[in-house]
Amino acid sequence: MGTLLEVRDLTKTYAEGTAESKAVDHVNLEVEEGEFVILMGASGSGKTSILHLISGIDTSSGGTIRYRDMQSTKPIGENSVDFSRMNEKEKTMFRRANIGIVFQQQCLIPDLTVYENMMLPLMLDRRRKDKDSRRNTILKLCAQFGLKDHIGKYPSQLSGGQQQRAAILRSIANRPPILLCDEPTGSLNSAQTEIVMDLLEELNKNGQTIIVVTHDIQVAVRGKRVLYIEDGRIEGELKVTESGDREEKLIRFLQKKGW
Ligand SMILES: Nc1ncnc2c1ncn2[C@@H]1O[C@H](COP(=O)(O)OP(=O)(O)OP(=O)(O)O)[C@@H](O)[C@H]1O
Repeated sequence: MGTLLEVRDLTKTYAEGTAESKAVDHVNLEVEEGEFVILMGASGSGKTSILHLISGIDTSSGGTIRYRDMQSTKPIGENSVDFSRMNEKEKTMFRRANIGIVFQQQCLIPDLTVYENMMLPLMLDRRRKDKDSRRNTILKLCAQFGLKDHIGKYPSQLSGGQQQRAAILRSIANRPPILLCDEPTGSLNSAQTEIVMDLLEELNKNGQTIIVVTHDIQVAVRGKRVLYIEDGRIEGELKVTESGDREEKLIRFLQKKGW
């Protein structure tokens, strides 16, 4: 275990006429391997902007985003991977191999089965050339995480919760060290949300590092560390331990923040 992601002085500004607005304002953050981090905060506080920057989807206005060199066992440092030094192509290649991303609207391709959808990232991953190994990876993941009976189905034949589970498994099929989720349950009802969060919790117990942006207490309570974002800054942090009433602690924390 060690630091997987190190964010220093991260800033994102947008031009507003002649003025500038700061969506992300000098954010510092470290994420350890195996963590389950939640980003909460009011609408427009900067949660998605932070996630887009650390996924390399968007480009920062300042600061650094370093990932530990995944091929090396050395701790994060000068030889780590710094997004601000990469061009778009390098970022895409790095993201494809190392970062899983899940959005609110899961993006399964409707004309492909769950199996075929999950095959896509594996085919794009240059490290995985062996057909049998790709197939076995998908079968194993579906068996382990409750999608075995749905593997040959099309997305339209699945419930919203099952579709999102399939989208999550697709995102981690090539074993990215980190999984980033933006409102992964935003379009689901409470029962479906539980189904999706059960999967994320299980993946995290298996060592998957996860960061989730959410508005939902039902989601946030499953994380281990909640960061409260306000005006583009991290303005509070709560470590959620196994003991005691996690939901009550979280609600008290959020109330103090004016939630
Ligand atoms: N492409 C853009 N151009 C200009 N301003 C933007 C752009 N994207 C985001 N912003 C602004 O940056 C700020 C942060 O937006 P962001 O989407 O990160 O917030 P959020 O906390 O994720 O909100 P929500 O919970 O509503 O999704 C907001 O003021 C938003 O209007």
